[in-house]
Amino acid sequence: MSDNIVVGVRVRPPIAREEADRPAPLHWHITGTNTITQVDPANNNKVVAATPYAFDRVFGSEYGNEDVYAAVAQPIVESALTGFNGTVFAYGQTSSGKTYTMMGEKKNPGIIPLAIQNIFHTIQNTPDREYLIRVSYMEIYNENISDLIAEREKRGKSLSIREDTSGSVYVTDLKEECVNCEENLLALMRKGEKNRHVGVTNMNERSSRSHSIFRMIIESRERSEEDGVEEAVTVSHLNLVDLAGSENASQSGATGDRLKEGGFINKSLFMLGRVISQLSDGERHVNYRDSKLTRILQLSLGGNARTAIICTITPAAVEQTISTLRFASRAKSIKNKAIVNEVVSEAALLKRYAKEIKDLKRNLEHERKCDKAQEVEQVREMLDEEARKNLELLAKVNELKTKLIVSSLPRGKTPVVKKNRARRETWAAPAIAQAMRTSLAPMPFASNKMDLCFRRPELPPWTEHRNVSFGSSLSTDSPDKLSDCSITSDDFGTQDVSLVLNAAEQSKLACLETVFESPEPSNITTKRRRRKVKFDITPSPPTDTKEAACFTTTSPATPKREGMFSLAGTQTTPGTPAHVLRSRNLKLTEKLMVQDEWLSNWQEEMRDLQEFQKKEIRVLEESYENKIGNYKLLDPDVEQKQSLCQSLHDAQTLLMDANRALTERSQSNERLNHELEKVKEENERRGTCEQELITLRHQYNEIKKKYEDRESKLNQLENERNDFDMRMELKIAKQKQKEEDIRRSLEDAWQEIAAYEKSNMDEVKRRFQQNVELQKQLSDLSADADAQKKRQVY
Ligand SMILES: Nc1ncnc2c1ncn2[C@@H]1O[C@H](COP(=O)(O)OP(=O)(O)OP(=O)(O)O)[C@@H](O)[C@H]1O
Repeated sequence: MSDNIVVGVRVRPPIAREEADRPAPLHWHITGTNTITQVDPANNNKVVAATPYAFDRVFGSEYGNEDVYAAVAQPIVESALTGFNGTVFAYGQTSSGKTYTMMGEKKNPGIIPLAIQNIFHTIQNTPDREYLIRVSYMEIYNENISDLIAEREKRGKSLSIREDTSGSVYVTDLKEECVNCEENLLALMRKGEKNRHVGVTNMNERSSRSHSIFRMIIESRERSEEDGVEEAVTVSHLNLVDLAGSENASQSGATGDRLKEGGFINKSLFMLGRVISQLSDGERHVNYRDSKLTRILQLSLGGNARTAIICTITPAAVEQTISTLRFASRAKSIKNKAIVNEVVSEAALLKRYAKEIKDLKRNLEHERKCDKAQEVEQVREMLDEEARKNLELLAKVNELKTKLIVSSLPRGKTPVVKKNRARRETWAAPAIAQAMRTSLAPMPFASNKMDLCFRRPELPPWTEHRNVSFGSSLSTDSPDKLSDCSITSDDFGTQDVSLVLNAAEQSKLACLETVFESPEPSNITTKRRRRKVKFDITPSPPTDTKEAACFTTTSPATPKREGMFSLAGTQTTPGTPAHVLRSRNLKLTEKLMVQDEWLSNWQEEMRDLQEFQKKEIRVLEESYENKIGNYKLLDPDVEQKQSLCQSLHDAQTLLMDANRALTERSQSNERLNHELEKVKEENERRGTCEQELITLRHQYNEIKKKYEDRESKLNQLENERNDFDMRMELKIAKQKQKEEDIRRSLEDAWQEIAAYEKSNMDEVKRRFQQNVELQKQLSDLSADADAQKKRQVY
């Protein structure tokens, strides 16, 4: 997302200088909170231009620094705390109030101290993050960058601008000091402010002669509870810039150094204006490199920063204010693309994923708890209950399946059955046939053979009627006996089915036994009882010959009569008539057939039962699916939740993978770190050597410089001496000339005197010398007399 540069215009009240003689005429009129119009004070404040200038905010003289800060700078300062680069700068003509706005006064702090306050207050109220704040303060004076908070000896040094591989511009050797409290930061600000170049001009008693950039570098990261876990670090630069004011030499009255400074100021502001125009016109090439100011502010203008410009104007000025407002209008259309500057380590990334997963879980939990939660919970409980029942049923069904298979195998597959079938023919020994005939005669199943067998139960639907009586139709005539043959679903469900079936068989056979043991008057029965008819009943028919032996009569003398069972003492005697034997045989064969039929019915019944159970399972599964469908209808978010669960699961898998990768990475990092350490040590050694070399070079250069200085001084002295010699020679020559001239004129004078006295010249010369000597003696005597007088006075 791109942000327009925020532009605010601040009109300061007229100051004493402007109102020295008379109230200053005011040429600007503010309408509303964001427009300003030029008016003509000489013409009853008539609006000069039809269209007013519109900005994000226009502050009249009644607004204080805090208002300007809150409306324009605060959002930028606060977003710097969240990782966005930010720049606030004050632009305007000299004496329009830029420094007043940025620095303020003791009782009315400006944007920089307010930002410092704001930053520490926010840090105080953000306990879950930790911050590191560094500060630098530089000025651009006459196109030279210097450090305002560096030590005294380094302060005058001109710093250069460099660009790193990512395209970020930085100033080399600029001191960045870490600060941990508001007071320290304010102290640094004051220190820098003191070192700024200021000067007196006609327009301002304390005119800033340089552009100053107060920069705070804010690093922050979430406070981690786990030791050693690195969080993502956000790094942002907050630039608070107080520009020097454009000035008109004729107005400022600048001369000498002030004039030179003014030239640099105007030139760099012109470059800034050009960059702003190029950016607002969307030009491809922007001349950032033409001045140090635009180069340093490159990111803040059309780059990765949130920027605000506060244009300060004086209500009394016209031309300069129009120029400022034009600059402001152009700046308003510039768009920046600010992004959070974050340095994310893999560990931090992982932690972030984990947090996202945690949030997802929490959301899911929250959704569960919201309005539909109760309904959903009910359905879920129903489903759980249903699922539990289904599981129970499935377990039972499986159990039954196994049992059924186990219990049906010997009957259907083992040769024993065949054996039995074979035996059936031998089973109806004449005695038993007789016994059966006589003992079974009064019983109903003697006339209705089917009653003896297990009929396929008329099973009611499984779920509706759980009680199943397999033997209910065994016989209506002997209810007490037959009731023993009944099995219920409880039996079915809780007991081993083979036992159930065996119980059924036992019951049936017990019926038979009862029948056989019926106290009906019968000789055979009596005989049979005497001979102790023995039913060897096993849970299932024997599968091997040994077991088959259990079915035999106790008499070892009848090995051929092995069969399903045989009756001791029912052997035919030689006296038994043949037709009786035949009839018994017939009856027993019939019985065997009935048994056989019963067995096959039972097997069929078991198969049906298995089929039925399968169907039942299908019905249950369908109903389970239907319920899930209903549940989905009740909770339309269920799919979303499922997909959330799925993505949660995926994310956890990803997390595990990433953890693995991280471990590998950290291992290789460790190795790399180790190597890096070595390289660092090597570098340090090299660095020390280089440092020594640099120091030596430095010393050499200094010595060389001194030597050169001295040499040049020597040259200079020599030159001077030559000059002096020449001058002396000239003077001596002149003196000689003078002396010659004097001697000649003296000679002339002596000649004239001799001619006048009509004597010779030697006489005149001698008298002249006598005079000179006498004058000398006279001055010596008067000096002695003065000295004597002085002594007498003391
Ligand atoms: N809003 C204001 N309210 C009251 N006085 C103000 C306001 N703005 C500026 N002044 C006064 O105007 C004078 C000039 O202000 P200041 O030095 O801040 O201007 P400047 O734009 O920084 O000038 P220069 O570019 O020359 O440094 C100062 O005396 C200051 O106190």
